[in-house]
Amino acid sequence: MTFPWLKGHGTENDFVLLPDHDGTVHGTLDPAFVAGLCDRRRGIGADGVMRVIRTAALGEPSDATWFMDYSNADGSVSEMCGNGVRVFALHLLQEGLVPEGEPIVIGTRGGDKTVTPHEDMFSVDMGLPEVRGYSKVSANGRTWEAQDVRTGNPHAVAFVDSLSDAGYLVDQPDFDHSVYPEGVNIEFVQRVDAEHIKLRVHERGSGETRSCGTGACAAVVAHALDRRTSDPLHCRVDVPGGTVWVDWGPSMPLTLTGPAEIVARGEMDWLS
Ligand SMILES: N[C@@H](CCC[C@H](N)C(=O)O)C(=O)O
Repeated sequence: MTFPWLKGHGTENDFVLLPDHDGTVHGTLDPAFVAGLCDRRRGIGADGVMRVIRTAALGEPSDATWFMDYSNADGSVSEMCGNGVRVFALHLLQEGLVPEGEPIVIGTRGGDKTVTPHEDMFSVDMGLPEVRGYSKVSANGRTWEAQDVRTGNPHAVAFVDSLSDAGYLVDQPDFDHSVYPEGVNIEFVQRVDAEHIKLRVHERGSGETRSCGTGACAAVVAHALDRRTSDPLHCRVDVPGGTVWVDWGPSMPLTLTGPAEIVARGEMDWLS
């Protein structure tokens, strides 16, 4: 069966997009098929797959016309992807599926997200974060305390003196499974100054990636709470694949701003 696909990224967090507007092309997305597409040796290679589907065709509880049906590289389903939702919005615009010059509402399993296009950037209203307690994360023989922050999906945010402290993140860092029975995205964060942080991330279901939008938001929340001031924060977040910006203050919704690109498109006959 031949079907259309596109490749895009946001700060090098990369995705295969599968247009399937009425859910008739892929039916129920098979996790093994997703994992094959995302494999960097035997597939196209990506951190995740976004099926572009009408909410009505998927039957998810959302008021949005379009739904970002997101899977990680291992085929597991995630609630939200902050970099992906910007790429998804760009795709809807480029295909004329939404009107230009207006905010775009996109359904996700982490709730409806409104994306506002600017000249060469997209801002996403990420909603209110949920701040929970602390647990421990470990990698390569070192252990850190990590703040539990939910930004549509689960995050453990650990502050490090240097991003190299976490070492090679080939294996899954250890975390408390009683706190995160559904798995967790783990951010290692280095403070630069009050309005600037850097991070590395090990994503649930995808391994170490070049960026994570929901992770950048979670890291800024943990950074802001530590400053013990209620002033709204406009924070620069450097990731291995580029830079995003996060705005947040206590009782304010998070805003994530960053770039989005579509870099390839084609028709595919998936043979394996
Ligand atoms: N890279 C994404 C997050 C993708 C989902 C995550 N791996 C999870 O399982 O929750 C982002 O930009 O937010």
